[in-house]
Amino acid sequence: MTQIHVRAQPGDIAPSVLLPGDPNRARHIAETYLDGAQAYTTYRGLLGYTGTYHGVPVSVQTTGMGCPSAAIVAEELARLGAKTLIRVGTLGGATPMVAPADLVIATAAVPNDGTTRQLLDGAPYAPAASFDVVHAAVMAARALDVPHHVGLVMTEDAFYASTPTHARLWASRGVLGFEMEASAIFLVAALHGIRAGCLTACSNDIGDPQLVQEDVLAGGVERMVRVALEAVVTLHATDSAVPGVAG
Ligand SMILES: O=P(O)(O)O[C@H]1O[C@H](CO)[C@@H](O)[C@H]1O
Ligand SMILES: O=c1cc[nH]c(=O)[nH]1
Repeated sequence: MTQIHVRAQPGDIAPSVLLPGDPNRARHIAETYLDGAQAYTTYRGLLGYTGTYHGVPVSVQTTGMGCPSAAIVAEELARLGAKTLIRVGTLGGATPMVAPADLVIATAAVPNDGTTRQLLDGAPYAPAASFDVVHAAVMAARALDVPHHVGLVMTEDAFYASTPTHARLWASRGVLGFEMEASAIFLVAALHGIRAGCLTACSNDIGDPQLVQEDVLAGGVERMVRVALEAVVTLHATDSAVPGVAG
């Protein structure tokens, strides 16, 4: 049965799905990296494609910006049979350690958003990436020689509320950068017993309206996408070796 927002049938979606916020990034990934990519939905601009990468079926599905939209998309992908959700996004650096276009592999997301609060009815919770996804991404980044940071991100709702002062405070608590979807994706995946991860490229410093130079950011996005796709290949190979585990 098709879903209300991700207008697709269960067989349209690959077990592994990359999740960019931006529909143009989804189209770019499908056209640049996937063989035989077919669009399965354009509804509401939430562009979704399925193809293969090195023979492994992969979908790429736009989430839109923010947890409300990302939670809808993650929920509907889980209902459509997705088993691994990997966000491929951008983030604002919270610390000078994270340089323009740097890759950040999230281990967990501080849930400073209203969507997870509602889903959890206010209960304390730690939305975390799946160990398998973090491990596969770190291994892929090392193999591709892509410099990377591994650690906490913060997921927020109000892009323009955050200031350099907030960034310094959260950096002192170990947060590498702020973004807007990871906590909801991690929680929805956990509620469905499926895997999730989040890779981001640094697009700016928190509270600084200056965007990283376009060609520099584009390079960071390409490196992030290649790492994510190689992680999918590794996870698929591992799953195929274990009877009864779908990848
Ligand atoms: O580049 P994407 O994946 O959209 O991610 C980041 O960019 C948007 C804000 O500019 C938010 O969606 C945030 O999470
Ligand atoms: O949420 C986000 C994403 C990118 N840059 C930011 O400053 N915040």
